[in-house]
Amino acid sequence: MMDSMDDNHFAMKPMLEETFYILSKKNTVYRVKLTEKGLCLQKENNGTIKTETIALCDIIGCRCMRSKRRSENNACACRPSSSRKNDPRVVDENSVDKDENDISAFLYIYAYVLKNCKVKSGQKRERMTITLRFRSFDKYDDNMKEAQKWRSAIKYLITSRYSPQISPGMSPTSGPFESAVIENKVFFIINPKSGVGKARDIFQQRVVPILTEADINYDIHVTRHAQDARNLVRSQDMNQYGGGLVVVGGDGILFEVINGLMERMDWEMVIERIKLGIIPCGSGNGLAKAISYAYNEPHDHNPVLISTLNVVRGVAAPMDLVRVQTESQVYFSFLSIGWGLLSDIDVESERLRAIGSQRFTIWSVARLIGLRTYKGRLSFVRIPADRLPLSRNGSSSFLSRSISECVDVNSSMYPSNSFGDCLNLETSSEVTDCMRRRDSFYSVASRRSTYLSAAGSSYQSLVDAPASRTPRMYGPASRLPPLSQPLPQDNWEVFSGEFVMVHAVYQSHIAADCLFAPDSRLSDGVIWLCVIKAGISRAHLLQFLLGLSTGTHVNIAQAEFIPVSAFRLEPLSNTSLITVDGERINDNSLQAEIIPGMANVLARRS
Ligand SMILES: Nc1ncnc2c1ncn2[C@@H]1O[C@H](COP(=O)(O)OP(=O)(O)OP(=O)(O)O)[C@@H](O)[C@H]1O
Repeated sequence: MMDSMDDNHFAMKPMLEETFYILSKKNTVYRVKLTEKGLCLQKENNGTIKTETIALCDIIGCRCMRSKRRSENNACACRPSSSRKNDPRVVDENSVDKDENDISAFLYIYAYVLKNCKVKSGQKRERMTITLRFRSFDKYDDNMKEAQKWRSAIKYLITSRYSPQISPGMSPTSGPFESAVIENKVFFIINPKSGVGKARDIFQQRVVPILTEADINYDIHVTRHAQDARNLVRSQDMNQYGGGLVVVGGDGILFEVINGLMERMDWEMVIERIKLGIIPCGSGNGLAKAISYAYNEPHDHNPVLISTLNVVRGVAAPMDLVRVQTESQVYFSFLSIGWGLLSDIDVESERLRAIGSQRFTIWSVARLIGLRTYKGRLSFVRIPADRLPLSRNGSSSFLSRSISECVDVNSSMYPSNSFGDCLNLETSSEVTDCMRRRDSFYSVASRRSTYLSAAGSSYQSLVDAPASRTPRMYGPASRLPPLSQPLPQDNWEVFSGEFVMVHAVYQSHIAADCLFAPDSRLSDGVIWLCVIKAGISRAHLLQFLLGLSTGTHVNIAQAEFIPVSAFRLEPLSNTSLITVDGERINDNSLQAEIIPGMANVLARRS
């Protein structure tokens, strides 16, 4: 089944060790060891020894079960099944359906391991279940004790890899915020209207089963209208959500959440301590892709899975925010600020929302045909090349104009495994089937504790949202002069004239299929300003737009990429649109400055 060798790992001092057998394979013995690196399986077959490892960082949880009583009704369900249904042979320890005559205890271990894709080159993550059946003892209680010992050790190893204060399912122990935290739940905010409107189904069908496997305790809120998430997080008690505040939707709903948090008086503590997450269900989904790109995770095959695994692992990585000052408001942005071509496409294609991310392609063609230019002034503080962080390949692709390719994910530990299969091992003689569990909002196994119904949810645009007094925005003070005052002359450069677009980006991706700033990292303190002035030919512009998916647009000479720490944009025409994180804002001028590593996002960070 697995052929990856890891003898060094097997030689590590094990925390637990046991020998298991597989009935169907005579003369095959598995010596299973649990070490700090993960689960080592040493297979001995007719004198041949193979050692395989399931890395701890790939294991998300485990669960003890016992045999289910067999009845005529469920007899047929005992056949092996590849569906995501509960294993019909086992039940929870306290179930009324348990088989009192079977003394075995089962431990199900859930892992999501890297696997090479057969069709496309690259990798993906696939679910793997390892079933250990304990029946060396004569009594069920003793076998269950043994299974529990393994479960506790695995759980301990999983949780100790996070920061102990803020990992899901664990109670924090020290510090001012931690002592206030009573529970480390995850709070999911679902936008049922994001993307093509499938967020709720995606959460129920693809996220909840993984949360259940990982034993994550969580609450849910389904938004009812635009600004609902923002209003909620502004006043919500966050002390219990040490596991994370996760949006199930697009970048727009995360923008609402971040800005809602910044409207809290305790913003500083909350933004520092709360881990933000995103399960991509929107149209653009730039941040989810940027997080995977930063940590070389194989995102495209299954973005929802990869992002959910980030949540259950519970590890946070710092992320830059940008403080945006307009004539009337302050915003905190994590992705981009746009003016001109790309913002027009983003906002105007909204009417094609029903067709998903294709709307951007269709509208790009339309805008290219009816190309517009806008008058304005752009001022910025350039970051000198010697102060730029090194790119992923050791240089700056923008400065050298070399194409930065996506870095391949690490080579697979299991190149020829058929994961998605299960490995069933036992201390004596029978083989069990895999357990592919499915859960729902209403499942008893689910640890969901609050479900705020979205009955009456309606689609409302920002302008239709219920009117309320504008709350005060807190956050770090600006280092820039007020927008109404002139900028200092010394370190500010100025471009004036006609522009096709200005797009300021601080993550690698502004949409899942748009590698806008290949060298950008989650927390590098750099805003990449892409400036295209009037005069560019349509052919070059087309080349630019086509290159966005791979990052080759950085080679178009007419598109300048400037690393900056702050900028001011003053459009001189009031017909132009400005977007912040893809959301349209109503003001005409703005200035922005980067605040390095201000927020924390859930990411697969080793
Ligand atoms: N229940 C709701 N009904 C209508 N609009 C909502 C609701 N909840 C949130 N919104 C608004 O929907 C907008 C879009 O949401 P979201 O970002 O989740 O999806 P998207 O725009 O499809 O994705 P992306 O931002 O990645 O392109 C947000 O501006 C948000 O304010």
